[in-house]
Amino acid sequence: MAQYLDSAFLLALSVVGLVAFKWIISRASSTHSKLPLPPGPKLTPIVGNLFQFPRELPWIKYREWGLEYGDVVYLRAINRNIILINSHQAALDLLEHKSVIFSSRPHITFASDMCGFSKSLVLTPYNARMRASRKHFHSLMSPRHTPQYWSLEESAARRLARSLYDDITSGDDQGEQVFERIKWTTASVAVLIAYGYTPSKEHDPLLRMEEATSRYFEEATAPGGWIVDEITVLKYIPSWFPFTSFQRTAAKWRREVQEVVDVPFDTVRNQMSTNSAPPSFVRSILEGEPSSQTPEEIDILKWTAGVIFSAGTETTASAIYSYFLAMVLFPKVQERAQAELDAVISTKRMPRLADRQGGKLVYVEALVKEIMRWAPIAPLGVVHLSTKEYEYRGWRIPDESMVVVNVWGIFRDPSIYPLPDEFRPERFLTKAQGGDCESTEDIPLDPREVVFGYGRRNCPGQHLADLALWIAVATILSVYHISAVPDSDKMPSVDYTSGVVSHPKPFKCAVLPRSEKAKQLILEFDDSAVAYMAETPPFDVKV
Ligand code: HEM
Repeated sequence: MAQYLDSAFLLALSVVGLVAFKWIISRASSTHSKLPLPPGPKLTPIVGNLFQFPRELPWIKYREWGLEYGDVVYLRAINRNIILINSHQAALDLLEHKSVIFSSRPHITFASDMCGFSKSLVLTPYNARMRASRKHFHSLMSPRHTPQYWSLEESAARRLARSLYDDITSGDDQGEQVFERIKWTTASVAVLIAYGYTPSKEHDPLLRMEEATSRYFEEATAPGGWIVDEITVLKYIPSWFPFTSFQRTAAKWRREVQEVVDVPFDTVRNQMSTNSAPPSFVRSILEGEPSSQTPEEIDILKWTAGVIFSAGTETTASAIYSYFLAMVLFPKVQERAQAELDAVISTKRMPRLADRQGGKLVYVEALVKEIMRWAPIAPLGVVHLSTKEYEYRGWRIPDESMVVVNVWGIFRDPSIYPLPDEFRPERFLTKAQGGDCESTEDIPLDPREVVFGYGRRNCPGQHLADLALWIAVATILSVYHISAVPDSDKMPSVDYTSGVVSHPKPFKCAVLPRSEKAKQLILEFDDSAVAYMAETPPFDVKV
């Protein structure tokens, strides 16, 4: 026991010593210019602002700092420089117009080196691997290509409508399963697109593995979650040493993550060798590439396909779940959107993505924008890293600064979005369209220009995400009435989780078919009719 305590004490002492040493060395070796840093809260010696970062809903505090110090705030956590941005203009100036400097990602020792997530595009630094991976995305997910996902997304939305109905008939009258059903829908779309794989409804083995590894990613990248991220030498301590369970965790996660990347990819390759591979992202890319790909090229493609699930599932699901919450809280919005759909499409059929092309569903369009604004899925985006010192408005932005955009804060700016806490699609419509703005020039910034990030690292799945959200919203609107649970004395509150991807905490709601006809439409969905990606985009598509 005494020996054990000695080891623990020695480890703790080394940690403190190393933090202080790192801080002194970084101060002594800095060669920066004389310009001042941007303003920010007072720094404590050595730790900087480390203990001022809130764990829960940090974007609220970040907005307060923005109001107090300005839209560009300097913070420090030990020897890490952090630039906090609270305006769209500053985000554009740095991340978009100076993207050559601001497009890398921070290196997170535990997640990147130990768990192997550095191969995932989200964490890849700005390098050739990142460019190759984004090129794959671009070749299949740019606006020109997304129509090939229309039929797949339409069936996914109808399948969601059907599964909600099955839940209601089996006794779920408080919407207990809604979020699970939405997550299953976006997860099944991700593996269908990536690998042409159709998951089974309950406990699908691939979906379970994918979900587990996405959870690992979230935990591995949680700020302040792993001491080894501050004291990188700890990664060399052998796993039998006391307090090094993180070594065993990392080894387990690394193994499972590699498996989830390898297995479905190898399956597609095997299917291709017997001409039995359904259309998929992996198949399309492999068909378009020379057969003599290098192991590195294969590895990039594998991880690119893998990131479709980890980056695309929870995000889209969270946006759809926010829509359910908004409909409970703002019933007039639902009424108006349904009236528009009924008038433009009729109640005789479900909406299709082609209906969006006519430009007549202006209120539904505004509703989708308002969902993105009111409850941004990634309230702080994904952190960028600068790779060179830069002068901005007379301040010094140090090399290797972590740059965080407070997306939530931008959306709560009343000078852009009056009464920002209100859920009000009318803010995106002109008076002639029954909205708030005098003319189209007065329509505020489209939230999609903010919510999907900036510059060379902006979300490569954004066009797919946008159409997935639109068709899910339009489909559910057309056949369901969502409301508070009858006789409940309490409305759900606007209560969100605090992770990189933020979603509403589970709430109760009543989801009921709007009419007998709506019920028929829901029941018409045939679960055995799997819609893969279309081999060729539909005709007459305007992009
Ligand atoms: C509503 C849903 C979604 C939202 C709000 C969202 C938002 C974001 C944001 C904020 C970023 C970081 C951008 C930056 O660093 O400036 C990002 C990156 C990324 N997103 Fe999305 N996303 C969504 C859906 C998707 C989907 C469906 C996919 C895949 C099909 C996807 C794939 C990715 C990937 C791979 C990255 C990393 C890009 C890089 O680091 O270069 N996302 N997303």
